[in-house]
Amino acid sequence: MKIQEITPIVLSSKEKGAATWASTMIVVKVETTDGMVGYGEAVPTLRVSQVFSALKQVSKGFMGQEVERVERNYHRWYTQDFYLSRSFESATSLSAIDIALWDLLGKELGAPLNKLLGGKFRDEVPVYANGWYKDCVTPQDFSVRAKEVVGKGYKGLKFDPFGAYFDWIDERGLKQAEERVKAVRESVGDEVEIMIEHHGRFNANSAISIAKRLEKYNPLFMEEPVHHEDIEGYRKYRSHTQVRVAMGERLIGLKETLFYLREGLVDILQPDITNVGGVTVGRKVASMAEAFDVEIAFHNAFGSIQNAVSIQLASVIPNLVILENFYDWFPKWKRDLVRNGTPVENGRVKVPDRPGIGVEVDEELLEELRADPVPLEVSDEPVWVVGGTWRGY
Ligand SMILES: O=C(O)[C@H](O)[C@@H](O)[C@H](O)[C@H](O)CO
Ligand SMILES: [Mg+2]
Repeated sequence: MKIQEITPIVLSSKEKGAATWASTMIVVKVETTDGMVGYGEAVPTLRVSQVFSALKQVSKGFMGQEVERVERNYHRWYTQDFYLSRSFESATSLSAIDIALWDLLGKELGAPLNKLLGGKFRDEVPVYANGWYKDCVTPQDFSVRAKEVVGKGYKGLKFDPFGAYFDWIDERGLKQAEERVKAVRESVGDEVEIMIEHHGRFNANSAISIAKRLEKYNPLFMEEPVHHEDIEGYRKYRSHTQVRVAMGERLIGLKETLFYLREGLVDILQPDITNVGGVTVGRKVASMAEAFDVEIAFHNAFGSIQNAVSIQLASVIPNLVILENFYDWFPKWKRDLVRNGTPVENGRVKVPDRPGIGVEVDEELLEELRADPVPLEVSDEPVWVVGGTWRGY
């Protein structure tokens, strides 16, 4: 089958969900000459309109190409993109189209993506909750909410306990972070995993002080403890701490990921299928990590198409540790957008066996939510934090 049409669609709703950027979703619809439809998703960062136009440009290189030749199509993009394959906008466009092509391939063959990728390693994917701590500020807020999440069956919770600290953290900030983490640990008990999200915001000295204060609460990992591009900071952090480092949500492509693995900067890799290069590159990155004895915890923070494809890929790789999940903290419209829900039961998601990525998109709702690609609103609270948590007490 040949690619006939690629349509980027921005979806937006007043119903925001856990974070500002959760109010928007960028869907890509790919149609073939024989009338089949596949879906992908791109990342709604602070560059919604730029990603939308990048998608229009990147799509041109895929027109008339055969759906079944995903590697060749990836190569074609790389050949044409020259400077821009490193750009976030182009990489997320490629990723979205690649996801839709795999979706189409599965639909054509009547097989779920997990079968096309070698079959399920596990029938259920373990997930951890993110987005659950909206408006939590005091240790008491965190403790009460954490108990509710565990009550729903979750066995892992990720959260950012650092309020509005950025770059440097002082004694007051360390104390507040520790009190929040302690409250969560005491509320969930010893058998639930907790994960500390730093959102890549600290310098190495601050991140090291944080690790020393928080390691006694036995976190599964410290996520992006220092600024993403701060390689020396990562090295320094590694040589002064004993905690496990997770990172990777902003990595693009196989070779950038290789650098972090080879330098030994990461214990648990968090590739994002919607920007690392889709299913094609995501699968390779997971195998490459396996060779380095590094586990995978796919970053999965955006929408329902990303969630569907992440569940499929997470089901086939041997080195998955846990998958991120916003499902219960999605705004309702994101759950409604796909007809086949993937509820979390006992901290796990059953892997669907429907063709392709396993979801049927509600086309009527898609049309209802369709919006112009406009810039996201910006306030003092950055878009990447869980809403209402950018403050101290
Ligand atoms: O690991 C993650 O999920 C990411 O760092 C982000 O995507 C934010 O945490 C999320 O969007 C909530 O604001
Ligand atoms: Mg993160």
